[in-house]
Amino acid sequence: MKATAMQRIPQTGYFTFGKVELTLPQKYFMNLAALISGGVDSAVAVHLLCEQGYKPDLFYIRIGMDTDDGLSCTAEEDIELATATARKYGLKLEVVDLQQEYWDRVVAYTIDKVRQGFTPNPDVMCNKLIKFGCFEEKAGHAYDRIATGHYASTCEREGKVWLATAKDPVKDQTDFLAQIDYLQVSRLLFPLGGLMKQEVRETALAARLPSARRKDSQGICFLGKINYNDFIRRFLGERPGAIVELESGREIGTHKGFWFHTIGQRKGLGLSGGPWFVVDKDPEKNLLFVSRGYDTVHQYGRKFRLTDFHFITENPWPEAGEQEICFKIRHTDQFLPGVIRPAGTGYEVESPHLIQGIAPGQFGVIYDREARLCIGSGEIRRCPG
Ligand SMILES: Nc1ncnc2c1ncn2[C@@H]1O[C@H](COP(=O)(O)OP(=O)(O)OP(=O)(O)O)[C@@H](O)[C@H]1O
Repeated sequence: MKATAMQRIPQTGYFTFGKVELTLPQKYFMNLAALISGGVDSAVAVHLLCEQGYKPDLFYIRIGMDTDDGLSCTAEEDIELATATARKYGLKLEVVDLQQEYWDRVVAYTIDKVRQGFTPNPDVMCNKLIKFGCFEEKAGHAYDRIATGHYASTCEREGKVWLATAKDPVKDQTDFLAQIDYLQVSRLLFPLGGLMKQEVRETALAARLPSARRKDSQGICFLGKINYNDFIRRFLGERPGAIVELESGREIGTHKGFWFHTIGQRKGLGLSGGPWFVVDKDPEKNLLFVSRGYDTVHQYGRKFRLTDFHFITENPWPEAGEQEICFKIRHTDQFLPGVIRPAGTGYEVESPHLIQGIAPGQFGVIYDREARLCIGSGEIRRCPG
């Protein structure tokens, strides 16, 4: 295996909506829906579609729970901005209520993973189950294509559609989309795939979009306005346990529940003489293992397993054996090089680089060697031994 430098997305060859030449009948009879959030990205996606002569129907999905305990996302401002965008372009806007579905599926998944000691990724599951799952059943099925403001693209290889990375490596969101299936990817349009974020902002300002000056949202929708620990506490309560130094086995403090802590976490441990990093957990014994030092070796690994691996389009590796790939283990702009090989009932990924903070439960997202195609993803597990 070659130890190449960290790779970024190559800057050519994007197959994005704006560059696809559709023939006139296709263009004018294509029945489009666009998912609009009230943020700047989806508004620019809608603007670009309208500039090209489309008249998409807009959908806002209500996700946060209407509770009186502060655990809800206030959607009213989003809906106001989405309505203003719809009005500007003379488009229909419908609000689709998927709150119950979100809580039954995505929140339930999140709590279940946290309880088991894993680090969940609700955004990945929201895309798979809600934005492209329940929405499809409720409204999306009536449309030829669904457009979103995700930074991603699609490309066609040998007659099949593949999820592909965006031009802007910092904004690329293919890792959040890595659990969608073939039907979903083949029906999606990503008008922003060939644009840098700066260009999107400039387009929004030039077009005087109502959301042009709005700040970017920060992932996990239902947690947007609430504190993560409060959310976890509500479902799992507190369960005090020991914080143990990994190297010495010495008890050096207490925590209020292992579920409040994530592998790789440095802040919020309440320990003196640090820096201390969370490097492991034992959910059964309710122990949190930490290691000291900015560069503690226990923060790093070179290998991990992937379980329940999901191929978006198809398995591109007809022969069993090792494949050169790029991968991500969290939302970052860096695509690490490595190899993937079958192991047990899943796969094992190995990198020539030291990988920081490998957190079981997160999705390991696999790309081709050029970090162009997003092949699929699986849940990270530690290698045995
Ligand atoms: N509540 C929602 N209703 C409908 N579509 C949504 C909603 N939230 C997100 N989306 C769609 O998913 C895309 C990605 O959303 P995400 O929140 O990850 O990114 P974002 O960069 O903050 O997007 P935006 O600037 O459009 O809010 C949005 O551009 C939009 O198309």
